[in-house]
Amino acid sequence: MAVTESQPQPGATPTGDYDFIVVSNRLSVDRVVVDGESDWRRSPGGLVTALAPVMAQADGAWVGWNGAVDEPLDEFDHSGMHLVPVDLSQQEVELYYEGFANATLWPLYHDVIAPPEFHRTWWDAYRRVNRRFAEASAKAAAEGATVWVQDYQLQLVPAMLRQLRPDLRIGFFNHIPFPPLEIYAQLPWRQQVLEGLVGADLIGFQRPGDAQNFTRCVRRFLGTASRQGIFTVTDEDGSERRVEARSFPIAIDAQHIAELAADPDVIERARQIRHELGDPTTVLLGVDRLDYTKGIPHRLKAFGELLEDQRVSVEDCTLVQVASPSRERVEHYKTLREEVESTVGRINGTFDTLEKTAIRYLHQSYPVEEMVALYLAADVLLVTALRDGMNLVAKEYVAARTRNSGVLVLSEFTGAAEQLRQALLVNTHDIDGVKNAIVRAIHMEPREAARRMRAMRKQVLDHDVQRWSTDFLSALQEQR
Ligand SMILES: O=P(O)(O)OC[C@H]1O[C@H](O[C@H]2O[C@H](CO)[C@@H](O)[C@H](O)[C@H]2O)[C@H](O)[C@@H](O)[C@@H]1O
Ligand SMILES: O=c1ccn([C@@H]2O[C@H](COP(=O)(O)OP(=O)(O)O)[C@@H](O)[C@H]2O)c(=O)[nH]1
Repeated sequence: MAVTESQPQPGATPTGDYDFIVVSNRLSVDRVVVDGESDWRRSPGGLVTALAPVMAQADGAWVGWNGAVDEPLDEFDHSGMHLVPVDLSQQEVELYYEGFANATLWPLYHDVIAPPEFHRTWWDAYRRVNRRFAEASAKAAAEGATVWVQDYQLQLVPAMLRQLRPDLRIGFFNHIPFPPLEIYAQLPWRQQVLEGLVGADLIGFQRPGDAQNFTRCVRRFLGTASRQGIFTVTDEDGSERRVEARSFPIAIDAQHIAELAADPDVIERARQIRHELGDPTTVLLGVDRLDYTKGIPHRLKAFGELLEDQRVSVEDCTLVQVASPSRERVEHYKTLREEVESTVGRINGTFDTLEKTAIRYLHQSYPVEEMVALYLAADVLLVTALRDGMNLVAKEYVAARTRNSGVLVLSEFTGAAEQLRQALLVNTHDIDGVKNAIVRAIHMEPREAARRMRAMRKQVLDHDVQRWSTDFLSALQEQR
């Protein structure tokens, strides 16, 4: 299978020192400037949550963007991990990250909730930046190393890397959904992206349905037949290679979350949070990046209507909504923020009393200890995504509920819904259905809640993130 550009010759790249490499758009930490001083802050999102504990235990290197603009940095160690920064210019952040990754691929792969934009200049930047990641990985990898490429920002890296370093074993994991053929077909560069991906030996997805969508696209747009997710591709040198696509649902460091939930300081903080909220009978919680895929407006609409219908009241029920800042320069994210903030203002303006508030809205990012305190303080977690690769927040809530109390209301359109079957599953578009699920959650008998939570906790604790990475990497070793 041909890769579309002319490439450096194999063997021209010197080999590096690392036998295991993870490559992702972001490193575990972002470069930030606080009071004129440069510092590191944990990167946002579930990809880093999942990979940080894996990398902390692995003897390897993590190749990724350092979050800064036009600031080339040397390799360094942080929190027990060896980090290899890839530099991006201001223009590349705009064209590759905000543009092709987050205004073309992200909406296309999430059910076109927002219309994707197709611009050739964005695609050119995507190719250029993917090449830089491939070169940085090739440079860091020892002879015969395993390289695990992550997510939609880097779909061309597997084939580019294989061309530079045919000796490597290459895995790819897609953290977001892979769309149905009928939607994927819109992408003007649909063939090149698939050619990039099949450079990997093993391609992992969150759900079996994502792997099936991908396999169908490969069959249609690359003309490669497959059997049960396994297909044979022919590389540029004429040699044949076996490639497999299958699902490996991502997980969390469940033990760590459960340990934090048992920490007396965290328990005390949870008590304090409820107290600061006025000790309501019920605390509802939503935690999301401020992203249009997360269904925050639908959740607010359902809650606002419940207040209006007097099925809940501010006297005894508060919704805490953490909406952590995300991709703030991308147009759809700006519009979403305005919509969410005006809705919160309208609901609070209508229903608040001098003592009580309907919605406590927090446009902030919190450390994991505070997240776990929030999970402990919440009687009900609301996850109402319109489409979500996994949603680790749902799994974290379950892991934190060490006493088997609490109810999870979970959108059917998350990867997590395939594993957390005992949640109250909702179709986010069905506002009446969401309202009924919230009321049912508020009034659920403790015995029923405990039965459901126990089953979900078993799932989450039995399938932790170390198991996820071991499953993927063992399957990768078995390839060829
Ligand atoms: O890096 P950003 O642009 O700030 O975005 C943060 C991350 O968002 C996405 O997370 C996904 O991965 C999670 C873990 O597998 C999954 O639970 C969630 O459903 C996904 O949306 C994105 O895929 C990451 O690349 C970003 O780093
Ligand atoms: O203020 C916050 C908000 C979120 N998170 C973490 O961000 C991750 C979000 O992952 P998820 O898979 O739910 O969604 P994503 O943001 O990756 O789409 C979870 O580990 C959260 O605990 C956090 O640490 N602080």
